[in-house]
Amino acid sequence: MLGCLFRSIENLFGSGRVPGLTAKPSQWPCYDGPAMNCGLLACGFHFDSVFVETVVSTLTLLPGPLLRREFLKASLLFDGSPYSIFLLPVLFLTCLDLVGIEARGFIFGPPIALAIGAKFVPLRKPRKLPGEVISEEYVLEYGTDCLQMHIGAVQPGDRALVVDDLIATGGTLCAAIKLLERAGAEVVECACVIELPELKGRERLNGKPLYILVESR
Ligand SMILES: O=P(O)(O)OC[C@H]1O[C@H](OP(=O)(O)OP(=O)(O)O)[C@H](O)[C@@H]1O
Ligand SMILES: Nc1ncnc2[nH]cnc12
Repeated sequence: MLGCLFRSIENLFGSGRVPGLTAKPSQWPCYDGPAMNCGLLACGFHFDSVFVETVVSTLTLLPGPLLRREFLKASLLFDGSPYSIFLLPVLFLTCLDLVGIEARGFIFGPPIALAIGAKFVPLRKPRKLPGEVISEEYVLEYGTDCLQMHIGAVQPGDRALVVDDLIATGGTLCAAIKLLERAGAEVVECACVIELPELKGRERLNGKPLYILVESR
């Protein structure tokens, strides 16, 4: 199932449109969501100038004015040499935290973090994390619970993507967003494998984008 969380560069650019790629496109994972559309640049492949042009020509497809502005700013670093595009992921991913929620967010979060080179931040249930933590209690369909995060796990101004397996009432993701915002991070997106839409959980996300892989029936 994890493979479905990624899509290949082939899908993104269209088959046969990546002549400079020296690795097989299918080996190049890319998270398909607004927070991550630059993650496709994170892997250590080599490019030629044709490929660089292909990437630049897709800039208008990137959603969100902020990302587009950052991308264009970063693209000034291009000098036409085969490896110049390597500078791009550094600009994006050093400021990105991939936040996973215990328990099943720990299945889906870390591989995505590894694939795009982002820092993984665990949000855990009470009394699991050693050291100093901040806590956020929340209400579930069946009772209450609490999420904790290490103090210092994220820095003020960090951009965070929150990953979990499921959104039902949205209480868990809402608590995760509150924790991260209390620590000064900006939650740019939430992503779950599945949503239970009848519970209207996305309405509790304060307008944050929510990426859902599959819909329940
Ligand atoms: O949208 P919500 O109503 O908050 O529900 C979603 C949460 O419920 C499940 O975890 P659960 O709280 O059952 O804990 P678990 O990970 O210990 O199974 C699921 O893995 C989500 O984290
Ligand atoms: N309604 C639900 N179904 C399955 N898993 C859940 N976790 C929280 N709510 C759930």
